[in-house]
Amino acid sequence: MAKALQLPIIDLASSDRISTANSIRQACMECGFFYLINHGVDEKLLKNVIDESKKFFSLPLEEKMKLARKENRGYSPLYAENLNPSASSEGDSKESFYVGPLENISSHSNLNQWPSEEVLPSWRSTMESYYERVLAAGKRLITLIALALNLDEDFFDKVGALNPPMPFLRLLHYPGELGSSNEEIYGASAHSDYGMITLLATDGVGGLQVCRDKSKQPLVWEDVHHISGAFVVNIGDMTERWTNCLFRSTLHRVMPTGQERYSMAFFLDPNPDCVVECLQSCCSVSTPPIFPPVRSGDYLQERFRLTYGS
Ligand SMILES: O=C(O)CCC(=O)C(=O)O
Ligand SMILES: [Fe+2]
Repeated sequence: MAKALQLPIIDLASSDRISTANSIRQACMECGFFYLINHGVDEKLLKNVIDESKKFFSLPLEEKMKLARKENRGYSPLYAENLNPSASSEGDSKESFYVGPLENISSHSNLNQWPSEEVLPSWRSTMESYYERVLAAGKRLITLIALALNLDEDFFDKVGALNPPMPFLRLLHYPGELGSSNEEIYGASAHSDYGMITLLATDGVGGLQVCRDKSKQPLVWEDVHHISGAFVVNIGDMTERWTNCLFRSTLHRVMPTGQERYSMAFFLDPNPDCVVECLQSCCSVSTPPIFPPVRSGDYLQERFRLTYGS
């Protein structure tokens, strides 16, 4: 069994914003992962989302395939996704369902797909209210991340990242069976997240692991334990690019444990037209920008293409 990681706990409701921002800075520099508590999404809603998610994934495959993923919205079956194509030719042992922005963004019309109300009557309203609540928490957290970088708290608004943002909610189901093939099958193979920040909730079943130093061989993986009601937040690659690797987008994966598992990952990503470029405060003559500026929409599209092979 891997060693358990002690992640810092950030209180989103704390009135001492400067001290909270300092704790976030330290957490993002050291590990890129932390727990978030008092985030305003109540446990009853979290439980409802897990229950509704279970109902969807329990439907017959042909029912789920009616909502097959298009434009990154809808259902993606077992083994359809490979987060680490260089390590394994098999896909990951998980099925997922994506919900994109609830409102139209620029030229994108609303492309979300929903199960029929006859089959799952309260499904859409539960997912929509969860989406709105996590988005509100995420936006509050982003103001603290700006403070943590010694920026104005509305910095990410001003650079166009949040007006409006491009968040995706992904419901995940790991069936939990341990594969019999020789090749190692992961729930989710090793990856970093692509966007700005991710807010993750789970049903409490373990399996999530973090590798704090991807340059050290062999890689050391540590378990992330569940704290009831808390989100696990991690920094994504775009924040790593903004901060010139000061804030770390850390490798993580989900190991099969033999137990079925449900989780919900909320990827709070910038508006597709936002240009992500190294912050002035994170570079100097001796530490020039590592990455060139990139339009968020182009970057995400390329990452999705590599993951799904489409
Ligand atoms: O299910 C989990 O615990 C993590 C999922 C994840 O890392 C992802 O979807 O990017
Ligand atoms: Fe992830």
